[in-house]
Amino acid sequence: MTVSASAALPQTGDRLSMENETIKIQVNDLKLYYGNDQALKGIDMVIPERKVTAFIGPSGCGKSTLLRCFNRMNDLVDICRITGEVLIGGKNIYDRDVDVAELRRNVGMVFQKPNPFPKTIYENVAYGLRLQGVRSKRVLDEVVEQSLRSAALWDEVKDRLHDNAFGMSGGQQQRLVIARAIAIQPQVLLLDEPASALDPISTLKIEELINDLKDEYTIVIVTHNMQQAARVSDYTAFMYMGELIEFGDTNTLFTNPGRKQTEDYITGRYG
Ligand SMILES: Nc1ncnc2c1ncn2[C@@H]1O[C@H](COP(=O)(O)OP(=O)(O)OP(=O)(O)O)[C@@H](O)[C@H]1O
Repeated sequence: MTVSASAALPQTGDRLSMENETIKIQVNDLKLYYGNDQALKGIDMVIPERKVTAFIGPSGCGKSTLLRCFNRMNDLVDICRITGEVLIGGKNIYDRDVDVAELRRNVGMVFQKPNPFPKTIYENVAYGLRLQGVRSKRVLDEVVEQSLRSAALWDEVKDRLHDNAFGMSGGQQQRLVIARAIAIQPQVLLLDEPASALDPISTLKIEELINDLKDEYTIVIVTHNMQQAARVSDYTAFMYMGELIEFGDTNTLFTNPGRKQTEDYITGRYG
């Protein structure tokens, strides 16, 4: 769906110019409680399509919690209660009629620690398609190759597709997990600190990969690493204690923040 971005920015839109963007995710007054503790305090924001949006902020401010709202991963937490809306493609994913399995196919997620399945490299990538009932070897071969190429991994693994994925390095495993996620062609990719467990060279590869993937996917990344946010993202959201303090294009937010709390954080005064 295409939405006028300016109409959807009640909280922090004054410094945000998104006229040319298509809105993929729109968050309206989202509140989330873990038991009696409120982790998200009425978030309003929009996430543009086919761009990279980074969530930054000090530990415990709610970045991962907000990210997990976008594919209803918080449903798995018994004590979690949510009010407000998250519209993806115009549909509130918290409506009763939403098929959560279908939602999670559409909104893929990659975690901090690579989590390949105890299967071969090939079967990791083919997994989602097999679940969908795809049996054709030709189709599976094609998708596996294409996904591994998109994840910048094909050349490294093409001669050992039938080896166990656990034999790969951590950085390769993380790119494999990304290949597995994109094999079923989600619209949105959620990355929760995808490089924080990796060495600098693997981190660079993941960052390059994010850059390549944004032409096709809407990407939201949580990162503790401000340099990484500055390098990979088009837009950045700064959160603090469950609130969205500032949301803007990454360059502006890092060079000319509009709020004092943002400035204090990016200049290392707290966090
Ligand atoms: N499953 C849970 N049960 C109870 N409280 C939780 C749960 N997950 C997160 N919280 C609490 O919600 C708040 C936000 O946590 P969250 O993990 O979203 O923050 P974060 O900004 O991603 O932190 P970090 O950068 O350290 O990962 C914290 O106070 C945290 O303790």
